[in-house]
Amino acid sequence: MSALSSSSSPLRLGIAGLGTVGAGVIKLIEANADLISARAGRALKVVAVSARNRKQDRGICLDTLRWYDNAADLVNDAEVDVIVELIGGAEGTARTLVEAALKAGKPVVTANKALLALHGPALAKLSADNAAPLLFEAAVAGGIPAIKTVREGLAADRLERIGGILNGTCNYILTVMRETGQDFATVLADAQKLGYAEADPSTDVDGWDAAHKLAILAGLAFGQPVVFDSLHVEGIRQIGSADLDFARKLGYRIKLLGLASLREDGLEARVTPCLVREDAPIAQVDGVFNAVVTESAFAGRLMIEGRGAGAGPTASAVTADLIDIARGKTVSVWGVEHSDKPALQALPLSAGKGAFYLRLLVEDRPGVIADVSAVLRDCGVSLRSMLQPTPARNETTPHVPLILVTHQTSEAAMQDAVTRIKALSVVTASPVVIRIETD
Ligand SMILES: NC(=O)C1=CN([C@@H]2O[C@H](COP(=O)(O)OP(=O)(O)OC[C@H]3O[C@@H](n4cnc5c(N)ncnc54)[C@H](O)[C@@H]3O)[C@@H](O)[C@H]2O)C=CC1
Ligand SMILES: N[C@@H](CC=O)C(=O)O
Ligand code: NA
Repeated sequence: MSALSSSSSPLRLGIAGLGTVGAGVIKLIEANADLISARAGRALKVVAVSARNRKQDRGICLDTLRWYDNAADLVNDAEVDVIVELIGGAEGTARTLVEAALKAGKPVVTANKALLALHGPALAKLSADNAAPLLFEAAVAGGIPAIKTVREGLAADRLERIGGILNGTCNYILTVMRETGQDFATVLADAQKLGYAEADPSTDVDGWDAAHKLAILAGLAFGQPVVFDSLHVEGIRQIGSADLDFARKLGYRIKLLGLASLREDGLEARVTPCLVREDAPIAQVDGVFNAVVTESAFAGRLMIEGRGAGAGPTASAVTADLIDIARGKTVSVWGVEHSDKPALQALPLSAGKGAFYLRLLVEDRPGVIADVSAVLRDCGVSLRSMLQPTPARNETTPHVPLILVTHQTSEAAMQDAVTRIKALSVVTASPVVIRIETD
């Protein structure tokens, strides 16, 4: 009887990557050993590991574990039943390791969203062809059981829309900037210290990490993978404290949202900062918390919230997948058996509609508002409200902010209006444009 199907022998794990998540998994398995054995029907035992630096102090003892300098060698260890990939990155060692493990018929648990978003279809095929499970609950929204909710909890329903707050680092930055007025760089450095950010934090702040998660969620929700490069992706670098403040004055908060909807004419999928009404449930999701929202025909609207990053929540999700493997549970990657549907391409952003917040920096002289209003009128964009903060009495600045809020309009009309506004001589900096999420 193989170690995978034996109910009494421990499930032996080879862990690649001992950073925030890898070390977190080892600590959790040790702390909750009895509970895990009871729920899994057998113990989880880490037997081998690989990382860049063997000597680094991680607060865990590696003395009894086999060490591999080359993570891919974990696959050839006959006493490793399951590969746990916690290195990260869509290419390089992480990809080589996961592919080799699946080809060898070894189950894989990973937290690697970049890998799944970019190579999900090929990995799903390897998983199916070799009857090797590939589980990735930790890849989306950390400790929130988002994958299970969509793939299992909503298995009977037809999903129409999925998304939410999908990056803990960005939500932490926007929350702390709003609450304390600290600058972007300081708050990002804190998020890195807390273990929330990716190895290259531009993956977080430029929206790519949220996009990886959105692609995975949309693939699960709509039963077929999504062409990652077709997603529209914006990050939060352009959002200043001034925007958080103006948004508050207008009754909104700013969140980085990933949203995917399956419309009659195709898939709409984008990651963009959005103004959300301050009394909306998603506006209350602050700090490192994420929220995953689904809309489906029978279940209606559902929102689950929890910590989206950090050692504990992520280790919890990784270990829950390991328990599933120990129990012998099998699920297909996109939740659809024998599917060979082609990957879904997202519609261009210009095909959509939206309402918008615009922050302009303009010359402080008569006629400016008339010039800007004329452009909006010519582009067919209707203005809902305007905010022109009065400069402090002794301030002698020649440039002042002008905040505009539009009614619902077409993205194409808005793009045209922004290009023309930018070209006006009275507008002295590139406009900041933020979508307003009305649902
Ligand atoms: N930190 C978090 O809150 C979350 C992280 N994730 C994902 O989990 C994975 C790991 O993330 P973290 O633990 O935060 O990263 P980390 O940077 O803290 O740790 C990465 C580990 O991989 C090791 N490593 C790097 N290159 C290697 C190689 N070629 N061979 C062997 N080991 C190598 C490093 O030595 C380090 O131990 C990534 O895919 C990340 O996107 C997912 C959810 C949350
Ligand atoms: N860097 C990611 C980690 C979890 O996926 C985030 O901030 O959400
Ligand atoms: Na999760």
